[in-house]
Amino acid sequence: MSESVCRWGFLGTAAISRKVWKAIRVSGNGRVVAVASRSAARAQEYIDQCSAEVPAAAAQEPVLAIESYQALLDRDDIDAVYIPLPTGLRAAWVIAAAKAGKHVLCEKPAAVHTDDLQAMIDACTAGGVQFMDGVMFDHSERMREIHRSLRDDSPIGTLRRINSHFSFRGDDTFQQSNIRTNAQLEPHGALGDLGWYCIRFTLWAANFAMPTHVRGQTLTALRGSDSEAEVPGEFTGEMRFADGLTASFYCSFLTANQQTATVSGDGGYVTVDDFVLPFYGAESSWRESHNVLSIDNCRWNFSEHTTRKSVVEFSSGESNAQEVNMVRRLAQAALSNTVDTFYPELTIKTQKILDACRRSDASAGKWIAP
Ligand SMILES: NC(=O)C1=CN([C@@H]2O[C@H](COP(=O)(O)OP(=O)(O)OC[C@H]3O[C@@H](n4cnc5c(N)ncnc54)[C@H](OP(=O)(O)O)[C@@H]3O)[C@@H](O)[C@H]2O)C=CC1
Ligand SMILES: O=C1CO[C@H](CO)[C@@H](O)[C@@H]1O
Repeated sequence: MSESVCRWGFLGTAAISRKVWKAIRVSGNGRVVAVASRSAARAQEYIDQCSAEVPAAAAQEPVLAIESYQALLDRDDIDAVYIPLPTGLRAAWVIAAAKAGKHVLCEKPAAVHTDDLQAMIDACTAGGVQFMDGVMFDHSERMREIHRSLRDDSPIGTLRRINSHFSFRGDDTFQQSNIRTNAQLEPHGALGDLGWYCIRFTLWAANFAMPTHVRGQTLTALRGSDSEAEVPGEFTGEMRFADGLTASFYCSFLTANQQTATVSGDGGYVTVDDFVLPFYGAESSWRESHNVLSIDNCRWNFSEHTTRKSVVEFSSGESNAQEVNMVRRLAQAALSNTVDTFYPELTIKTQKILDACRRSDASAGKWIAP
């Protein structure tokens, strides 16, 4: 690599990529070099908007607008690509990126099927490039500290139950025209968009153990006006683990904003009120009353016999850091040309559980081995 910063290219002009652009800007080890769109004018408009949000970057170096995803991949001045294209298009473009030798940050849900995802990851392995999905909470310092606490000398004892809920209420325009209700583009609907996080949280809390059995059910199906089939608009799932641990989750495009997750043990529980998208301006100092410790939107509840000695007092003010950490990690892999298999393996586990949820849903809620 010729530079000490990772040179990023973006495929598409997705709404989410504006956040990722900003994260790259402050990451310290990357810069956006080019944006490809199906329309050159749209790419330029997008670049102008993002540049206006970070004027210093615009003054430093111009970003190229390219009217073809493949033309961006063919460039040799790009090290890593961000792929937030709709899920139905990802397999083809991740494989093309890997063949072009680009490291890949791929949005979630990663793929339509595990088979597609395996082909995507195999292509990345063959190309010697990193594959990472776009789940940001994996990179949050706050969540990493909670994870360490749960693993080492857990203050809530032996884990018994994991519950997670991620929902927002989409209006009529959302339901009719957003990619999330289009079966060709986002076939998993709310399960892919929101349930992916619940599945990932469950894996994360279970210290990345796979459940032995999974079942799922679409509670409400939706169909976008430009789609030929329905997608899950509201979905619920359950998981069983070998050691008696169980989990449930709920995700929905019909229920008001909520992103709450709770891990319960035989000695207490911890609840995170904002496990996916940390609230901005969140409470940053911890409060203690009786046996409850509240810190950075997490509440730890202890029974009498536990102490809070192993709850790490993580620092405040990091609610915006998860996306920065994510792009910084991918850039580190690109800059050092090393591949961390942890991330693709975690994505495969998440996808296998999602696939099992869909299979269970299609067979009247039967328990399925993922
Ligand atoms: N990790 C996270 O925190 C987040 C992840 N996401 C994920 O990112 C993905 C994108 O979401 P979002 O930003 O809302 O999506 P958008 O609808 O804003 O963007 C999708 C982009 O894909 C490109 N595209 C290519 N082909 C098509 C097509 N046939 N129809 C529509 N778009 C197409 C378009 O770029 P162009 O026309 O310029 O080529 C478009 O801008 C989703 O899968 C979502 O789950 C979303 C938000 C947050
Ligand atoms: O990944 C995402 C983050 O959360 C949003 C909901 O608030 C999702 O719609 C989006 O796709």
